[in-house]
Amino acid sequence: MSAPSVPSTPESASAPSPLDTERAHLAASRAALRAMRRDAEALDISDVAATWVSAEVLRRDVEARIKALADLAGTPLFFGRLDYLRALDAEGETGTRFYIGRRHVHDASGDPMVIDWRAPVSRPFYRASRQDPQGIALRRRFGYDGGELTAYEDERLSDPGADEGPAGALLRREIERPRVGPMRDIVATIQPEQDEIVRGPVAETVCVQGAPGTGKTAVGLHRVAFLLYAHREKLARTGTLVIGPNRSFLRYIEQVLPALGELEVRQATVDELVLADGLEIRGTDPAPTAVLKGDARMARLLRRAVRSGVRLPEEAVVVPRGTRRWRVPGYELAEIVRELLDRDIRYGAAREALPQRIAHAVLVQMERAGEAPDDRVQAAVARSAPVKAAVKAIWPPVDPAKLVLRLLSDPEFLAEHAEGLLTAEEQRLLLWSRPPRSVKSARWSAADAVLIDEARDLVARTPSLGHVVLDEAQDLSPMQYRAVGRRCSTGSATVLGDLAQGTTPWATGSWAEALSHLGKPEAAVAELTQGFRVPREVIAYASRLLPAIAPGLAEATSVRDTAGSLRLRRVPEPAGPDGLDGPDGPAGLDGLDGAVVDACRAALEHEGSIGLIAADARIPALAGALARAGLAHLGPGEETSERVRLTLVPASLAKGLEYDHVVLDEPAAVVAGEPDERTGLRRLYVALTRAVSGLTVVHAAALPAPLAGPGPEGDRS
Ligand SMILES: Nc1ncnc2c1ncn2[C@@H]1O[C@H](COP(=O)(O)OP(=O)(O)OP(=O)(O)O)[C@@H](O)[C@H]1O
Repeated sequence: MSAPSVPSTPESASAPSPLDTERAHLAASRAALRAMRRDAEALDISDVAATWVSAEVLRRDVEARIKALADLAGTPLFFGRLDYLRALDAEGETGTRFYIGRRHVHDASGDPMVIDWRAPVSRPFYRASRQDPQGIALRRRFGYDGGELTAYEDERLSDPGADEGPAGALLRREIERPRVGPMRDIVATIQPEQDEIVRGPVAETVCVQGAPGTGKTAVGLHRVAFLLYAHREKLARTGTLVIGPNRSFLRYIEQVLPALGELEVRQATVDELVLADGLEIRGTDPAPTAVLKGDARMARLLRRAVRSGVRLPEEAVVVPRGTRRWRVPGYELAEIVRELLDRDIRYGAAREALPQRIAHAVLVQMERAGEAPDDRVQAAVARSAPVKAAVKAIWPPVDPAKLVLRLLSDPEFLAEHAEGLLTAEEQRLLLWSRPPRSVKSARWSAADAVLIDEARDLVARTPSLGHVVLDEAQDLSPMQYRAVGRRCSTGSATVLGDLAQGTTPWATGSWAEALSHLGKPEAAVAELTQGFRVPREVIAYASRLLPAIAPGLAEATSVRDTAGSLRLRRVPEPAGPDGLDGPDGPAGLDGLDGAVVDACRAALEHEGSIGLIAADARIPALAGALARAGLAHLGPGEETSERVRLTLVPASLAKGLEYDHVVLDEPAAVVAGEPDERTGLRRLYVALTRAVSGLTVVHAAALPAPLAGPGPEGDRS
């Protein structure tokens, strides 16, 4: 860094200090933004649009623009400045000095005051370095207090004499700001390896493996925002989607894109994505059944079953027209059907093509007989009763949900199509013990909904979106990857995940496998290793679990080196047989629960959000303990505020979330809450890696073996 964070005051009133100059630019930019908004509000579109519909579209565009031009209080209009060595006259911009912000602002004559962070001119702000200055003389970062510009920090990238400092204080301060409320954008501090993913080509699918807190979610969200900027027209037409693991996670991230001016990105869980036709998920599968239903072999089973209704015709179709009758013999019909089966088009598309093909065969005969039929005749023949009846017999309609219902209820039907695919034991796993009467009354599970979605796609192609971001992707089954893959079959995807955080029984073992199920086997896998969330001590402690849960993965580094960020607190073990506190366990509020409440109280003395994470089974007891202690708390996904900063989080919902300070209740119970030890340890790894500033582990039972060794300072076990 070659300039102080807060520059000295000017020597004379006549020479404004650099800080004053920058403040003046901020004030002028604000005024320009207000003027842009006034112009948008004053737009009269009544004479411009030709029709009611185009007027409506225009009105919506203008409204969106007015909204996007709001000067968000507390969000700086620009956060950086680039001085190019030579004046640019390309990429739509001219000049040498550019202020980088969340949106484009121009003055009355159209000259830019602030450049959108996504514009090509802004790129060196994220990517230029002393080794590769990219034509930049000076990169300046601004510091704000509230809306007030209070500091700046310079890097003279092309000046060989300038000092090489460590990461700047402003950058560190921005990264380390305590967390309250939902996730926020990182436009001011995107790091070069992250930026490479954010600005990747729209046609390319990329998969990002990264340890907890390396910014995968942040990168995915900024990537959609970037793609919408760079390819707005195409993506506005085709649509974009962000997929997250559950609703509380989606609520946590939902404000990032609107803050970046992007209001049109749909956000959904995989379950929500595959539900259609009024179906609801009301059932659950035992793990082995769910694993099997998520297996890619189910796609082959469904394909066979969907096509199994097709019958090769034996009889001719006879179509009367006027005084004549035209006959398409059985063997000719069979040829048409075989050809349609071989063409491998969707079942429904083939069904629509079949009457046209039969009509065409009739037309050929008519022509041979000297008639000159036109398209209207072909259409009429295709719609005629004998052709319709033949199509119904040969290629019956398929209702996807009914088909899946039959597969899961009718052992013979299942056996017929599972031949060579599933063992007898596997078939037994799939069958309902008490088959439901109808699609409506069935207690469909999440895995069933995916099967129905696959069957639906076999009948009619699922429309593809332009870009899909898939977060926490390690938890998807092969069938779920297929469901996501068909929603970006002609578009691209950003796949984000961490193999060490896979906590479903079907969690993926390798990205290559996951990407092939997604239908994007050619996608590159990038790795993020720099951690922005978890303090060094804490990530080192959590990483002791890595050899047991994901042996190939490296431990993340951390930008936070706060000493004393990890505290272990052991309370005397209760006398219960499992060593754990029950709701009325012997330890009561004086034992484990009391120690947990104390740890929450201590955490609340600091700034920021507090997450109390515990095994799902412990939640009712802890909710009671907090209530008795008079500590108000929220559920995950509910927005923390200055008034209520404590959230009680079941371990099963902790994934993807973060809190300034985390109190982790009884690790052994978190592990015991899962069906097997590896999944339990992975769940624990997730819980251990949610903290931004500090983690307090409170336990009565012995810690799981990898964590039991000598701990950090503050360990009183
Ligand atoms: N370049 C950055 N500058 C500032 N903060 C960052 C940066 N990258 C990530 N962060 C912050 O680090 C935290 C973790 O990021 P994020 O949740 O995206 O990580 P993740 O890899 O998805 O984690 P997990 O695997 O736990 O879900 C967030 O608060 C995010 O805003």
